[in-house]
Amino acid sequence: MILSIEELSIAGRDRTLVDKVSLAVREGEFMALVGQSGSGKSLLSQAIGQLLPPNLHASGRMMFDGSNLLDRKPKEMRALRGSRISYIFQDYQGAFTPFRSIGAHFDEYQKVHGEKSAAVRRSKAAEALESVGLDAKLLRRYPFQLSGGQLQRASIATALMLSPRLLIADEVTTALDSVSGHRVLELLARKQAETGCAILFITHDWRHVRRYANRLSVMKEGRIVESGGKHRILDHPQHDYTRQLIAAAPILSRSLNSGLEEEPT
Ligand SMILES: Nc1ncnc2c1ncn2[C@@H]1O[C@H](COP(=O)(O)OP(=O)(O)OP(=O)(O)O)[C@@H](O)[C@H]1O
Repeated sequence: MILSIEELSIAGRDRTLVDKVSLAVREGEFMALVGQSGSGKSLLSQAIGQLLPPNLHASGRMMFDGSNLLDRKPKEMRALRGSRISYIFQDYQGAFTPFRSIGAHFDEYQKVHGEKSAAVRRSKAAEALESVGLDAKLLRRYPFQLSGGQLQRASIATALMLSPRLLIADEVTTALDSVSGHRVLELLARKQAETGCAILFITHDWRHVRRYANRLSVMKEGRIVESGGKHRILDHPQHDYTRQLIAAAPILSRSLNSGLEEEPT
């Protein structure tokens, strides 16, 4: 188990937004978190890295590397984010400052995480970009000179640069067209196979769940209503809400939802 979330609650001043959620992410797996808009998926993922907005408070336990993430000091969390736990977001543009080159972003990221040699930083930046299928020449460009898909790839390259054990991907394909979105997911799956990092993948898209996830959890109104292996949940959902979500995903309604062939009887 790489991350074990136990009875995590997130509350504002007068409202509980995530209510005693338990969820485990296993070493090296592709774990999907699905649920309608507003169900608390993003808040849950932000809480893992202590990235919640200041008006919200998390309680419970999130065990990672042998200790509760909620007890870690801000300085420890800054060191942990990027090196052990990394994020990629839907808003990949927001991850880049407009008037700094892509190379400057890679350089700064490594400096913050303690790489002192400028030559090493340069060669690692080129390597990171090439590892996601982008030309190292793009390091000289500015964010607005890259396409959406290229920028998302660059943000993935940054997130994976220091070989984190857990990558949290929040709606990473939502802002991309379907071809670019598919490429980004293929890339994530390939990087996961190469590095063995676990992925917590937040999505609305059941096609991606069907294709890439090993296990999934379904969230509704701040609670997890169902968790389990992909085939079990897609083909035999236990909870009404899961059934409704699957039924609303038209692409899944042909044959078995998980894509498995029905056993002849
Ligand atoms: N800073 C905040 N203060 C108060 N309420 C908030 C805050 N941030 C989010 N919320 C509320 O918490 C609930 C869960 O939000 P969250 O962003 O986690 O949902 P989500 O499942 O990720 O939705 P989506 O799929 O649309 O991204 C929503 O009702 C949202 O309005």
